[in-house]
Amino acid sequence: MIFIELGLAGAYIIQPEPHGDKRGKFARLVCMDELKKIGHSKEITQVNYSLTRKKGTVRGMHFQYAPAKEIKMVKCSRGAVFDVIVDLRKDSPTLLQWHGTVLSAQNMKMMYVPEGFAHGFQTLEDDCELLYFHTEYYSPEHEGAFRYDDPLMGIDWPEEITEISQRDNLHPLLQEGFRGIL
Ligand SMILES: Cc1cn([C@H]2C[C@H](O)[C@@H](COP(=O)(O)OP(=O)(O)O[C@H]3O[C@@H](C)C(=O)[C@@H](O)[C@H]3O)O2)c(=O)[nH]c1=O
Repeated sequence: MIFIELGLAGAYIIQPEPHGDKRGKFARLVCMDELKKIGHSKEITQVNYSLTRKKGTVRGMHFQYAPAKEIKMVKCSRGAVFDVIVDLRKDSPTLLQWHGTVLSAQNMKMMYVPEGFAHGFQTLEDDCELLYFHTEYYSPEHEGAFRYDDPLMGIDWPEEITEISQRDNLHPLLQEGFRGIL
C-alpha cells in the first residue's frame, strides 16, 4: 500500500499493491496498521456502495459538518471515474482548491478524503461502481453540499455532464467570501 501525498495537505491517493497470479489479483484496500503511516487512527464505521449507470453523470459536491465530519476513502470497483476533492477547511492555505484524479477498477487507486473536504465524481464510462469507507455514520442533518459547477473553485469536469440528481442540481453556490468549515 503506497500513500501518495497530494498538494492539499492531509489528502492522499492510496495505491494498493495487488498480489497477482494466474487466478487474478488479491489486494488489501484498508489496513489500519498501514494507515498509521499517514496519521490515520479513526475506525471505519460504514462501507457504502454506489452504482452509476451513465457515462458523464456527476454526483456531488458533498461533505459533512461537525460533529459528523468524516474521513472517507473512495475506491472505484467497476469502470472509471474522475474523482474530485475540494478543501473547505477554515484557515487552510489551500482553501477552495480542488484536486481531481482518475480512479478506476483497473488502476485500483483510492482517494483519501480528509475531514473538511467536499467530494464528488464524474463517471468516465457507463456502469461505474464506487465503494466508500467512512469514519462517521451518515447524518443527513449534518450534510453539506454545493454545486458541482460553483465558479469559486471552477472544477474542470472532463466530460459533458449527462446526468445529475435533482438534489445535486439544486445545491447552492458557496457564498462569495466563504471562509471554510470546521
Ligand atoms: C450518502 C448516503 C445516502 N443515503 C441514502 C439517502 C438517499 O435516499 C439515497 C441516495 O443518497 P444520495 O443521493 O445522497 O447519494 P449520492 O449522491 O451518491 O451521495 C454520495 O455522493 C458522493 C459524491 C459522496 O461523496 C458520498 O459520500 C455520498 O454523499 O441513499 C444513505 O442511506 N446513507 C448514506 O450514507
